[in-house]
Amino acid sequence: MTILSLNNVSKSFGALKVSQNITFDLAKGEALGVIGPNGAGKSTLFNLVTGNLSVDEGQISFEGKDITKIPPMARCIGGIGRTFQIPQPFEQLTVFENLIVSGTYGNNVPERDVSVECANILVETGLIDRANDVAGKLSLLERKRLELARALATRPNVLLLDEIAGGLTEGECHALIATIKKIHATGMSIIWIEHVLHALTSVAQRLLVLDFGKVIGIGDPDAIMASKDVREIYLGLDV
Ligand SMILES: Nc1ncnc2c1ncn2[C@@H]1O[C@H](COP(=O)(O)OP(=O)(O)OP(=O)(O)O)[C@@H](O)[C@H]1O
Repeated sequence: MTILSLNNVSKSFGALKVSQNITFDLAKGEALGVIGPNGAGKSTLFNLVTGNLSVDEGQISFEGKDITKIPPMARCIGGIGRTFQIPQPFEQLTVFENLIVSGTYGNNVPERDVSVECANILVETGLIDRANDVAGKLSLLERKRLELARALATRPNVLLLDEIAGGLTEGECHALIATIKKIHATGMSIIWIEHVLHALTSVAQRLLVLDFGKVIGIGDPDAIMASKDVREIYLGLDV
């Protein structure tokens, strides 16, 4: 069953075509990895799905409904959760307070109804020991975990992860992968943009490759990584 569907989605900034006729389906419970060179349009793709950018042409459907014209807040409340490439917590609030904000505004429910769930998410994401520390004091790994926790607190049905493993040490990366695997195992549908390929391929069931705003490949990760186009364009290898 399809949870998210993009049909010929295009976006330009002036003369720059950042998304060109992007078409793909995400199955419910699937983990789809997105790769491509810097500037290929990966984060733009997320911004189009979340509504932070409007599409020029094409349609986006979520859980069978056309959401192309729906504003970002409604998409978030409706079940599209995301993390940002550069974590954007409320630095002066505690970790727990950050989650309460996401849980309350991301679901449009009162604070009293989200606190237990937020505490559970802090356990799930390995942050419960930091619950009462201000976000501004967190390490990079903890900031990434908080970014993930904040997205989960909005009760997503599809989770968009934007380079969540970027900048982490090898050990930190493995710890984060374990958390993401657990979240995926609950049945969560995931699209994950990542340059750290071993992290991505340890979770993703399919890979989508973007280059100059176009989908140049989608499918089995091993087949995608072995393909001539990907080796030439993404990895820069002479094949
Ligand atoms: N709001 C904007 N206005 C104008 N150009 C933009 C805007 N947002 C992105 N771009 C341009 O669109 C192109 C795609 O950007 P995008 O951030 O989607 O790439 P990306 O694949 O996520 O790159 P990276 O891997 O470096 O994060 C880039 O050339 C970028 O400079």
